[in-house]
Amino acid sequence: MSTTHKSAKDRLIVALDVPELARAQEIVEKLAPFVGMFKVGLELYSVAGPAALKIIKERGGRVFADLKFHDIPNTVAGAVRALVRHGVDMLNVHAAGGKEMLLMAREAAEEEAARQGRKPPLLIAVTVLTSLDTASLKEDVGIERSLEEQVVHWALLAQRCGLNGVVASARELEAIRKACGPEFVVVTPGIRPTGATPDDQRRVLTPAEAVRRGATYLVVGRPVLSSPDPVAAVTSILGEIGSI
Ligand SMILES: O=c1ccn([C@@H]2O[C@H](COP(=O)(O)O)[C@@H](O)[C@H]2O)c(=O)[nH]1
Repeated sequence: MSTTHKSAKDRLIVALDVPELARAQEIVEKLAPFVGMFKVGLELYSVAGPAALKIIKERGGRVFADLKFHDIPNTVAGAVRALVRHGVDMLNVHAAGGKEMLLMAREAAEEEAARQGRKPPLLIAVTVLTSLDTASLKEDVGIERSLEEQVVHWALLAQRCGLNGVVASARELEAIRKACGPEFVVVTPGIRPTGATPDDQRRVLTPAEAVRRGATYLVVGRPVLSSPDPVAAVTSILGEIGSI
């Protein structure tokens, strides 16, 4: 279990997976009092670019730029520097990019933050996407290790390269905590309240179980965004997390 004490609100990240900036802005307005961070992913960033980060910052919110960089080290370093200039609080790269890429990403984040006179954002490595299961990791991606071993392998690589944590499913929390310790940040998507549809997620867990197993942050998208009452959906999740 992580020793980092956070309120239920601080742990909750809502994914702004919507196709229009105006819709994102509506959600931010409604949910800002209840949510620790908003996540801007590939869809919204491709639609609106840095304006998507700005609407969150202007509302006093914290921003997770979930752009999952995976390219040669120099290209990733340049993209990381640009996100740091936009003042994001968390950003991520794929662990599969390898050691040199992770090291250059970290250096870029630290140097650019120092240049801006602010503390570096949390730099997180994506391990095995939560939409994959044991069979697809082996047959489609071609990785022979077990899914949990692969997640731990990438978590240790990220830690050795000085990153703050990883994105993984809450199902791997025990193994990650054992390998990387209680302070390592673990961001867990694939969160589904009891009875919710898993959609395209393959490794899911409830909010309460994720926190019980030591998640630092929980990422929730569709269970909130497709609810007729997103505020009620969020407060119900907060109630579940808060009761742990
Ligand atoms: O392994 C990963 C990495 C990132 N994500 C992102 O989290 C959200 C989850 O959304 P839901 O609607 O709650 O499924 C989404 O933005 C993904 O891009 C992930 O799911 N798994």
